[in-house]
Amino acid sequence: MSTGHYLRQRARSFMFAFQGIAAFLRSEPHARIHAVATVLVIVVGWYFRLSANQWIALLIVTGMVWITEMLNTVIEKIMDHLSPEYHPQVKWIKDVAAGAVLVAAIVAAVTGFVIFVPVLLK
Ligand SMILES: Nc1ncnc2c1ncn2[C@@H]1O[C@H](COP(=O)(O)OP(=O)(O)OP(=O)(O)O)[C@@H](O)[C@H]1O
Repeated sequence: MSTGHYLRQRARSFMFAFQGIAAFLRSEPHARIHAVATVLVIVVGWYFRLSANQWIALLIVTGMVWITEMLNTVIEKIMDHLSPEYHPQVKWIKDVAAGAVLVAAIVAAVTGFVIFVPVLLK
């Protein structure tokens, strides 16, 4: 495979991945809520001039929420496609996937609390 062909393939893969993010934002109301919350955190963090370490912590927990929410949505859609009928195993799969989002959301909320409460009380 030539270098040019390889680079075109990689660019196409990136484009599909961006299309995936756009599809997620378009179809899932949760995604738009995350987007608003993410913008809000960035604006407030910028206003209070957070330190590099504080930004790194916020970026990691925010990324975890986005990634778990996207994978949870993918799992829900796979299960709805493969097994639209009620099944206890599907319930287990969907509940555990939703639980992963909840873990990420709790970690993000606690991290936000630890960072922003002292900054707001200053
Ligand atoms: N086919 C199924 N078999 C068994 N339980 C199911 C099934 N589909 C959904 N459930 C139960 O309903 C819950 C909600 O499922 P659903 O797919 O509606 O997700 P959701 O969190 O409401 O997603 P969204 O809000 O994005 O629609 C699951 O966590 C599971 O407990």
